[in-house]
Amino acid sequence: GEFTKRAFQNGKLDLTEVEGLGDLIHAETEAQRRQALRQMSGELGQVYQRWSRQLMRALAHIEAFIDFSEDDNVEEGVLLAVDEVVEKLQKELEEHLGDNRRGERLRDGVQVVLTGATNAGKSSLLNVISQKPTAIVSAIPGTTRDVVEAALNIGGYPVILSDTAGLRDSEDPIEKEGVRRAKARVGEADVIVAVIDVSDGLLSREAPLAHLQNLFSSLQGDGHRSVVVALNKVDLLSQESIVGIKQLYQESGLPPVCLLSCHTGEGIGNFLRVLRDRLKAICGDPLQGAPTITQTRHRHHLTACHNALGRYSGHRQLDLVLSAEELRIAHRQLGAITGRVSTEEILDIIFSDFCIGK
Ligand SMILES: Nc1nc2c(ncn2[C@@H]2O[C@H](COP(=O)(O)OP(=O)(O)OP(=O)(O)O)[C@@H](O)[C@H]2O)c(=O)[nH]1
Ligand SMILES: [Mg+2]
Repeated sequence: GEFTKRAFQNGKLDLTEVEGLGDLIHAETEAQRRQALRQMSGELGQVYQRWSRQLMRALAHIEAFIDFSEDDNVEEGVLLAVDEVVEKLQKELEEHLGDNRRGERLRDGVQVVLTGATNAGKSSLLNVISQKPTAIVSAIPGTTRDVVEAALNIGGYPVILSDTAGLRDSEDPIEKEGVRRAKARVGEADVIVAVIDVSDGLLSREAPLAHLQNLFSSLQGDGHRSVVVALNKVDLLSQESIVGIKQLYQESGLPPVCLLSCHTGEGIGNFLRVLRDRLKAICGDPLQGAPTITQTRHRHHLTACHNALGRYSGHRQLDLVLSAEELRIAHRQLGAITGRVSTEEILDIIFSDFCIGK
């Protein structure tokens, strides 16, 4: 339409001119990303501190029971209270760990990978979205060999958008290596964008839908990944063919595809909105709900903490000393995140919560 003509001048597409897109996408600065993360890790720190305090108290109470229960200073009820605390903590940790790595993705950027046959327009799409000629575009198939990355913010979500070598069999050792890297990158993707030249790769096929069906099932693989299909170069199609493709598609029951053109900008806005919705589904709303884990190292210690709490419950009825040891391990794992706690602090709790030696 009119806005596309305005937005696409001198062979360069200006997305800020496309309605609503100015706010949707911009290059992400390191400072902006750090700011958002600081806020999130501040809230997280408070959660971990609270857990650490609860665990420390539970540990102190168990030790008090072991050491002083014979003198009748510490009663059985203390142990039941500890059990309750541990159980609640286990549940909270499970919820926290089951966040689908949302926080880590927010920290490192969601991996969005462009893939497809040579000449489909992957590099063109990267350039349009990142608003600069990041990747070399040419009519020669097999232009891209290395993975080319752009750090972007799409709808508020940090994204690492990667352009990759076009997939085809090649005897050229450099292109072969490029294809290997492309496949490896697709394997790590959170969102795969399959780029297809609609004027060639799709319409010339006898059964375009079967082709797309195969594509979806081969890319989706483990089911965790999100696939977006971009049918590029619609500018080369007649209005009639476009309507035909849309119709064919709607009746197919396949996930929606985006018809677009890197040359005219048509459909790019819609594509970015579809992408944003996928990012939302993956990351959640970072400003709502419980704060999420932002570091893989934290996840490691939290998992170890959770495992130790599980072993606590296992030992609890059989061997109190062993179960106390598991609490100590659990607490130490949290300490690796929040900072260590001294033995004195545990003794402080024992002597302040019980009438021992008074
Ligand atoms: N008409 C038209 N041509 C396009 C469009 N997008 C890309 N092209 C052209 O298609 C050719 C290939 O584009 P590239 O972006 O280099 O394709 P690629 O998928 O990165 O190709 P490889 O790196 O070889 O895998 C170039 O000549 C582009 O100008 C489009 O939307 N419409
Ligand atoms: Mg390319």
